[in-house]
Amino acid sequence: MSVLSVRNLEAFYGAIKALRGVSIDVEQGEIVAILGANGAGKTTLMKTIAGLMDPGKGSITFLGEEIAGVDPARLVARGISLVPEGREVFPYLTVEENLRLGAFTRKGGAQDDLDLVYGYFPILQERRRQAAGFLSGGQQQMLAIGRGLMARPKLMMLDEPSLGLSPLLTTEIFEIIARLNAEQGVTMLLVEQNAHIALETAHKGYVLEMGRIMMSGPTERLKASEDIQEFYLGRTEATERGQKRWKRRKTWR
Ligand SMILES: Nc1ncnc2c1ncn2[C@@H]1O[C@H](COP(=O)(O)OP(=O)(O)OP(=O)(O)O)[C@@H](O)[C@H]1O
Repeated sequence: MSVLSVRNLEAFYGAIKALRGVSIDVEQGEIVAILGANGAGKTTLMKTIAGLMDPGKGSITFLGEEIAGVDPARLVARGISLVPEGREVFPYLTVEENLRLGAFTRKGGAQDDLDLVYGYFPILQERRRQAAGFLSGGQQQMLAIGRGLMARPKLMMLDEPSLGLSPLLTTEIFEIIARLNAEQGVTMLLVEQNAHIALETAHKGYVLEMGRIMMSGPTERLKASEDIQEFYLGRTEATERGQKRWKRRKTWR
């Protein structure tokens, strides 16, 4: 059974159709990456799955149950954790208070989870009594991921974990994402503009363009694709011919 199965999902901002029939599947234990340029609809997809936006049409099945339209707090309790773009930690609360908030849906057990988070992010333990607003960008990203983990998610969704981070920190964050997946078995759906690192880390990927999935498959296959190399990995010059080909193709294999 898929952890997450999205079928023909549409989402609107007023009259603007931001998702135009998106279908994706996330299996147990997978890291799945959604790639796409600015404005492709990546954040909209995450928000709609997390219950923060109403789906116009289509279905979202989580562990076999329909969740389209379910309240976001209920979805957290059922095992969906969203680490939002821009991190959104509570700046006046301490690091540890931010982490404990991540466990708000559960009674007890939070200390074990804190120990787990501190094991992956020792810097958060060092700074646990400091206000989160004083952390660097990378540390805030770690805190946001740690807070998401505190809910013991069955599916963790990460929106642009590399946003605003240096290449070195981005590598560090993605290494931890891969370890959490391998060691804790956390299933992950991540949105990322940095196609290099997303394709290195994920098992499977989807390319979203203008609200539609244009290409999908195992990351090994995506990396080998000429179009992905040309338009997302920047390995060759985007020739005029290439651009025309991109526009002409509606669906790819
Ligand atoms: N609040 C909003 N009101 C109106 N249109 C919006 C709003 N938010 C997003 N859009 C539009 O919806 C489309 C998808 O936006 P979305 O933020 O999901 O893209 P994205 O792929 O996440 O891009 P980015 O990488 O810039 O975050 C875009 O055309 C965008 O202009």
